[in-house]
Amino acid sequence: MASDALRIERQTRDALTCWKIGLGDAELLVAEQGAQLLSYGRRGEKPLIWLSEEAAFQAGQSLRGGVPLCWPWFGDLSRNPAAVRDLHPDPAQAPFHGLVRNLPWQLEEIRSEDGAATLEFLTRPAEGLEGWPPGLLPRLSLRLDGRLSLTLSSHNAGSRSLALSQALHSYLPVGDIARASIPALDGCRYLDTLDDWAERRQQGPVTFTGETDRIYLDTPALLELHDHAWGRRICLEARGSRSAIVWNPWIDKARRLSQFADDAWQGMLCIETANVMDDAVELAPGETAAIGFSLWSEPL
Ligand SMILES: O=P(O)(O)OC[C@H]1O[C@H](O)[C@H](O)[C@@H](O)[C@@H]1O
Repeated sequence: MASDALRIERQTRDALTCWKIGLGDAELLVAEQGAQLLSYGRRGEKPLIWLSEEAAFQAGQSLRGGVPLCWPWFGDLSRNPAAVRDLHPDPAQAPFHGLVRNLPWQLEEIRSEDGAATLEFLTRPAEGLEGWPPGLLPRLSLRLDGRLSLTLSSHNAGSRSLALSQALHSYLPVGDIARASIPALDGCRYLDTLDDWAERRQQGPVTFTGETDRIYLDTPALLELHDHAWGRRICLEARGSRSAIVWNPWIDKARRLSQFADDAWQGMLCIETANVMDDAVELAPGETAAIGFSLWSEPL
């Protein structure tokens, strides 16, 4: 029988410091860099988070897989709403997916209470980092109980109102992308970034037959990824989010991606819990906003 004792192990993987946390039959691995969750699963079951077999544990470089944090803007800043573009003096030159996914974060605390373990990570702007609004502070909380929950909160300790976009860029494993679907997005509006950002409406479940890179809007809180090959559903329940990105690079883009095997597109996809486009966050001085998700699986 699994023990409920918390297991904590600090590991050095090439250039990165990581923490392996176990509780009962659940185990996660998180890198201090980027506060990036790298793996999560339960003993004897398929993983619930995908990490590339080519992931590089290098300083200053986000690992391919896990849950990179896109903050305080998602994707190409010049494609963000005007209030978010204002964060950076030259949006066209701003780093893709924001500023924090390859910064050092500090593990501030590990708590264990009521059968749950919680890790809190903080980071601060590096000197000379353009685009970081004065006084805006992110915090990532990871909670392990029967499920895994991530919460990214942003506190505006500055004196000006500001807007930000963000995403918890979750890479999820599937047995076979051709037999995976997301039924709950049926009827949602989306922007097809591969077709000049045309706005469309989803008809039926999302399925995958080619490169997919879409921003879904007005999304329901609970998205289930149906994996017919492995006979399970991965449940992703969002908090503080009404938008989601669904991404699979397919064959050609897979060849161009860093830290990504040519055939890896067949066994993964991203469902990113987000605040993007008209779901971007506005924060008055003194306000805190939080986005998060809980993740678990059930038989299909
Ligand atoms: O290669 P990265 O910078 O990690 O981005 C990986 C992917 O992230 C998101 O899902 C975007 O919608 C994609 O357009 C992008 O290709």
